[in-house]
Amino acid sequence: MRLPEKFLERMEQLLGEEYKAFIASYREPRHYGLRVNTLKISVEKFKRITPFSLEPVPWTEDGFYFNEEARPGKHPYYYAGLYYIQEPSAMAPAALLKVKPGERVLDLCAAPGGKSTQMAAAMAGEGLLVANDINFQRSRVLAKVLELFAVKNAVVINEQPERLAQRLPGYFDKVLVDATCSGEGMFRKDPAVIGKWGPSLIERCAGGQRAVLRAAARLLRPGGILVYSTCTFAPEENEGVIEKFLREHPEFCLLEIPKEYGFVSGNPEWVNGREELRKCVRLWPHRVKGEGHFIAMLKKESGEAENLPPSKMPGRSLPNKYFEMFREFEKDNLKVQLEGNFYLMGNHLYIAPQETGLFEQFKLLRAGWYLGSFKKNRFEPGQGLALGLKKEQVQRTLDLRGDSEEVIHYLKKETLSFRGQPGWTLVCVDGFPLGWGKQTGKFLKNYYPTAWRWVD
Ligand SMILES: C[S@@+](CC[C@H](N)C(=O)[O-])C[C@H]1O[C@@H](n2cnc3c(N)ncnc32)[C@H](O)[C@@H]1O
Repeated sequence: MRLPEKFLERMEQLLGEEYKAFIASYREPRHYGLRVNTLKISVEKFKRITPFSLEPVPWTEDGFYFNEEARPGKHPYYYAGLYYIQEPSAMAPAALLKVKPGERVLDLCAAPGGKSTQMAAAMAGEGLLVANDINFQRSRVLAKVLELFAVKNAVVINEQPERLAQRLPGYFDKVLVDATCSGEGMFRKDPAVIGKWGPSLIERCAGGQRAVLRAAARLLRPGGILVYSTCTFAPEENEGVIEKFLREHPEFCLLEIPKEYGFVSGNPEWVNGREELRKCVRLWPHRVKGEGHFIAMLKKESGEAENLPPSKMPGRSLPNKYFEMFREFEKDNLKVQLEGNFYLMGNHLYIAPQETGLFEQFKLLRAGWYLGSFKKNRFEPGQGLALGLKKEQVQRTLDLRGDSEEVIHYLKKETLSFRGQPGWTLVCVDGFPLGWGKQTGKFLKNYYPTAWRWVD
């Protein structure tokens, strides 16, 4: 890997004596991480059933290092949403934000969803998670990831932060801004980033980061907490952005992030900034087992509080005819009756968070738990329903072993020969749902989504 000369010069100037160790870290093997989805399985149980050899990531209880050869992205458990593959230092920002069940949480730059899934797991289905991204295609990936993770209390939107801030001032208890950056900490993970790097990119990114933070500041309630993170080393995008933010927003103060696990303090000298910037942290690749991050944690001490009408479920709730069709499907196929706010978007059915009505004014992609769609006069279950159910809640199931060939055939969307009772069948791996099949005669027709299927 050839790093840009200008980048090396800048880093040498910033790091002085530490530069040698920093550069040497690029010659070491990369660190790979996964985070257990505690919405589906406890960390303890995962440790018992995992085929991978794992070592804990110190800064988050659900995070683990794995060896490159393990390839957890090519295991059926990945398709069951039992874990998310995430660069280990990227697990730190959401861990520090410490979201709790019942809170209103906004992930403003959320795609593809690493930190959203981490926060959703911490919320354990209670409260509201708003996952937003400005890029439409990336927002769709975000929606898929949240579905795979069985997150039922999130709305996914594709909006400009400024518009959100105008409409929902003071609404959120916690906001995460994991901004687009020049990606200096991504050089090893994604060498394509190297070609795009340059001082003008750093400047452009810093401008974008400042704008997103301005909106985030308005969206947060007084007393609320904001975490800002990047995966770059450039001080202009880190201490520099926070210094300017604090100058423009005297209602905010920095909170001290403990300097543990090898995290070190931010550097005010690099931007002629205030001493307080030492409360931020830097994760350097030569000091922690990770590619590198910058994190600032801010508290809003005063400001405008939310003054919105109480959220209520909106007009797109379910007409009787559709409700009956769904109940009929449920009676024939499930062992439970699902309750909640049934919500129709086009012909797609959800159980949506109570607050969904507030988000209809934005580009809303997903609202809570996706159950399926109405086709002519019947209900067809969706992938979201499969992944959000438990095996015991479904009348007909086919449980395949994680090490079997059949499970791979299913994930490749092949028809399986299997003789079961006719009807919708939940296909599982070692008890964890993967998707739907439909039994007809000797065969199980495969309803695994084409776009999700296993490709060799
Ligand atoms: C570093 S990535 C986020 C990674 C994500 N937090 C995760 O953990 O998977 C930054 C994201 O910010 C989005 N973005 C860039 N500018 C934005 C803006 N003004 N408002 C909202 N999202 C933005 C990009 O499309 C990109 O998906």
